[in-house]
This record gives sequence, C-alpha cells and structure tokens, in this order.
Amino acid sequence: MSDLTLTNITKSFGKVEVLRGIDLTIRSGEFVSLLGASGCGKTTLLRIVAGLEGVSSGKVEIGGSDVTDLPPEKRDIAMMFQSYALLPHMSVSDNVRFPLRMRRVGNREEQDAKVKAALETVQLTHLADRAPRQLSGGQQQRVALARAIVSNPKVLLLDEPLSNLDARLREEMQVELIEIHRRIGLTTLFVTHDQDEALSLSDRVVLMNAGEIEQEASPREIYDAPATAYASSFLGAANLVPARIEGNVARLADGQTLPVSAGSPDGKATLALRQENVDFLDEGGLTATVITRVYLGSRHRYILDLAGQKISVLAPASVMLEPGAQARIGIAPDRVRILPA
Ligand SMILES: Nc1ncnc2c1ncn2[C@@H]1O[C@H](COP(=O)(O)OP(=O)(O)OP(=O)(O)O)[C@@H](O)[C@H]1O
Repeated sequence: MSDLTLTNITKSFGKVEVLRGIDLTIRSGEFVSLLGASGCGKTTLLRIVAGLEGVSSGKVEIGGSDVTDLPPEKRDIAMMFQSYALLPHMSVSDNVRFPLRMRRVGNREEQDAKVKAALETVQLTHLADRAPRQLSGGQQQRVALARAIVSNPKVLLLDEPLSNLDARLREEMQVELIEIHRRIGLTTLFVTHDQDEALSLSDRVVLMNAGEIEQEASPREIYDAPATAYASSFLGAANLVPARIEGNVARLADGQTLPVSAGSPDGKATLALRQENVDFLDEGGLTATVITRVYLGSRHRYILDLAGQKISVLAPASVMLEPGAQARIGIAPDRVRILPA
C-alpha cells in the first residue's frame, strides 16, 4: 500500500517554475530522502505535501485520499523542521501533548498514554517533567520528534532536522532516527542536501535537480550505478573523464586506453571514476601527472592530471609522489561507470 502519492506536481512562483512534473509514490513504512542542491525545490515539495504551499497543478494523495485542496490540519501528517521550536514555558510532556490538545484528540487519559508511548519511543521518559531549557540540543531534538510522532501520522515530514546540530550529535541522531524508524515504521519523507545522511538513513533516495527528479533508487544503487553525470558527481563526487568507447576499452583524449566492461555502445561517453576506486600501481595501467598532494592523516589525496582532466584520487599514506611526477593508476573494469557523453 502507498501512503503518499504525488502525481505530476508542478509549482511556479510568479513566472519561475520551481517544480516540474514530479511523480513520486512512497510505500507504507518506507523512509525516502529528497536529496538535492540548494534551490532544487525539495523544501517546496515537502511544503506541498504538508499543505503549507499549494500546487500549480497535480495531485497529492495521502493514505489513498486526495488531499490536494485540504489545509495542513486536515492532512494526516506531522512535520519536523530544522528549528524545533519547543514551547519554553511548558514541560517536555506538555510539549509532546500539544498537538493532541490542539486537535482535541481523546480525553486526558488517552492523551497521557500517547504521550508516554511517544516519550518511550525517543527514550526520554525520565525527562518528562523538565523544561526544554534544561535539556541538551539532542534531547530537545528528540522532544520535537516525540511531538511529531505522538498523533501517529500517516506520513512524517522532516526538513533538514539535523542540520543545526554539531557533527557528533548529528551522527548520534542519525543512528537514533534509523532505530526509531525501525521500531515504529512510520512512512517518512526526509529533506536533506547532505548525501551521506540520505545514503545512511533511507530505503530510497530521490535525487532532485532543478525542479525535476534526476534519479530515484536505493542508496546502494544510486551510489554504485548513478544514471547520469549529475547523479554521479552529486553522490560521492565522482571524477568525470571524457572518452570514446571502442569495444572493451575506453580511449581517453590523449590516446591512452583502459579496459571497461563490455556492453556499452561504441562512441563518445563520459567515464565516472570514484576516487576510492582508483588504485596506484607500480607498473602498467594509465599514466597521470601529479598536480597536488594533500595529507589526510591515514591517507593522501592526490590531484592528478589524467589526459588533460583533473581527477581526485585517494591513496594510502605510503604512496609518496611529488608534484610533477608520473603516477601509474588502474581502475577495475567493473568500477568504471560509463555514462552517455
Ligand atoms: N515563496 C516563494 N516565492 C518565490 N520563490 C520561492 C518561494 N519559495 C521558494 N522559492 C524559490 O523556489 C526555488 C526552490 O526553493 P526550495 O526552498 O524548494 O529549494 P530547496 O531545494 O529546498 O533549497 P534549500 O536547500 O536551499 O532550502 C528557489 O529558487 C527559491 O528561491
């Protein structure tokens, strides 16, 4: 069953079209990330699902009902933003109770039971009587999450909820989100511009580019088999090298060739090479010129000139080459992603 279906959504602000023909279905219990560069339209799409923004055309269905023209409070959704905006004069449990009171859900005992369950889910039962200012940033974030899930919405909408946290807390909350999602299986739409976050949290990643869906796939597939040059450079910053495919080899601009998997049509192509898949060799392989070496502690990053193209490559710290030196590099044929030119 699908909990959220978007059909041919378009949205313009004045003359500017920010969403074009978005079709997206999210299955019950699925965790889907909308990933994309700033301005690609992901927040606008989330706000359309929430009912905070109208569509120019298209249809929004939640739990099988058409909600396109319904206001936010009539949609079975909950939303959590970057700024979690807890009410400072209320205790943790009253903050979590707030949406139930606003929507007049159940009597006091029923509300108590729901608040208790939500606080248990985020493991904050012991802090129920505290005021928000007596909590750490991560704890406040978890209160906001409890408040979002307390009414057991059909769809949970999260807009960059972790982007205000420092790196360590952010990683902790990512793990927490994964575990909470596993426990309660809420259908979730998560907006982020952070590819690591999208890859680590989601069942499916929807990569957006300029108001359109560029590719949607599982994290592994979108990383290992990006469908377009945009997808491969957005996810994991692949090196893009122009080439000509000639059967089982790719010929680079300077005439050097490298073996590739069979099956791609002959002719112009772009090779997408992930920096972690390039190996330094003692002999054979391709020749590239070292431009820069950056020390990263356990490894080096080399910027190389490969057939007139700058590429970035990771190497063990034991590989010591000076700028101007010739490096020999190899890439396993099944690690060379061939994209249309
Ligand atoms: N209310 C508005 N009026 C006019 N233009 C808007 C409005 N809201 C958003 N836009 C424009 O729509 C485009 C998409 O914005 P949106 O916020 O959806 O992008 P985003 O991908 O979420 O980016 P970010 O990660 O920076 O929030 C942007 O060019 C933005 O300037």
